Amino acid sequence: MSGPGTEASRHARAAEEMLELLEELAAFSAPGEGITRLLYTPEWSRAQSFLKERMETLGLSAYADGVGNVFGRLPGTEEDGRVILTGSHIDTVVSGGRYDGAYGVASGIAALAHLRRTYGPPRRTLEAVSFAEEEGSRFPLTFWGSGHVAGRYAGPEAAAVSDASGIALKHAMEDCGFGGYSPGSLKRSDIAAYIELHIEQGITLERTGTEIGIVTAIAGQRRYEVRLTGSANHAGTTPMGLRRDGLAGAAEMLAHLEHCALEAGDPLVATAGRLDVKPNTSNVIPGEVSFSLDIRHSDEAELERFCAAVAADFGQIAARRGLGLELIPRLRAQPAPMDAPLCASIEAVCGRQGRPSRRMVSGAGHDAQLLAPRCRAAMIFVPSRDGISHSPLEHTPPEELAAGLDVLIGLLYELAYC
Ligand SMILES: NC(=O)N[C@H](N)C(=O)O
Ligand SMILES: [Zn+2]
Ligand SMILES: [Zn+2]
Repeated sequence: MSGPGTEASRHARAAEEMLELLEELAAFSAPGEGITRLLYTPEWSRAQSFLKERMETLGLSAYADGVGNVFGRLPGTEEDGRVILTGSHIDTVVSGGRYDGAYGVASGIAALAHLRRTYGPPRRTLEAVSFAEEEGSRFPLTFWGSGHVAGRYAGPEAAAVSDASGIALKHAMEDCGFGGYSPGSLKRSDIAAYIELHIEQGITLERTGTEIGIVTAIAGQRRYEVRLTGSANHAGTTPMGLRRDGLAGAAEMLAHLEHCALEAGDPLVATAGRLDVKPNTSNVIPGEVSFSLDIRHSDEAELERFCAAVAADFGQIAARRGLGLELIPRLRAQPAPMDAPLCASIEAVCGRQGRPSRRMVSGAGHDAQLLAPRCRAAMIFVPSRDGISHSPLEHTPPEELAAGLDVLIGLLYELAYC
């Protein structure tokens, strides 16, 4: 057998390239703890330009689309207009780690550079991608990169949402050189398969001593913004029975949410990660409160049922307290099964490379979730130390990162060269 699956040592240079890219990417961050690289900020922009240049240097033909997704193309000799795409996202959460997203981006580029160097042009066209945005960290929407490739965004979103300092997404785009934004033209119908390599962001692989996770499905997600309107008033002169306290209402809702989620049990999870209180002063009853809701389950019907019940209960709590309630949907991502034959191929590559693997469901959302309804999609996971992610403490040792890259190279070889 002469494919790369049997000779992981051949990939040593690719692993070095991937690790170097990760190191270099870590320098593109806003000041502060960990890595903060939010959509359309100067550090984001510099990181995408850097990747585009590096793709060119490594022999890929690089281009960016109208929202700032960056692609590096390795044309196939049997050009049939179809593309095998690999990569992940470049944006981070605030004070995130070095690996979430960046690992898949760096690995995709290093894998294609390795395949070109070792085997020449592929039979089928390969592309590496650095998606513009996945996390929803700056603007209240997510998957801004892969969502456009999947044809999920129609246009009005850019004018409708703003970041925490009131900058409209549309203006942030213009300032970053994406003024001619036309969402319809960004949808791709030429992608045959999408492969994403990512850190697990959980503790299963580490606990079970497994090198590689093969994702069988990605859990569905709903995100909402909950806005409560009460009445701001004097903390000393307003009797308890006459208050319309937005924060007390939010507290009751969140305690109820946790109770319902515990009762529903695994794999349902519900989180309110952001709370905004106005005027946020110790001697004023909070008149306006908003908080985020993030609810996930791998079964669409269960997810839908839970969200509907929570919305009804919040309505009752708000009415009893005389509070105005708005529940604004921010994300609706359905559970996404990964492509079964691709999962089997990854398993076979792991077997050939002698790497222990296991199948698993991803509780975290990924770009692969958006692409799965449009093409064959698969994900490869490597362990996260202590299961920590979305934190500066996020870590995976270099040899475990290199193992994931080996599997990615093995799979891409099979898909594009055989
Ligand atoms: N993999 C991730 O961290 N993805 C998402 N942003 C999420 O699950 O919230
Ligand atoms: Zn993330
Ligand atoms: Zn990620």
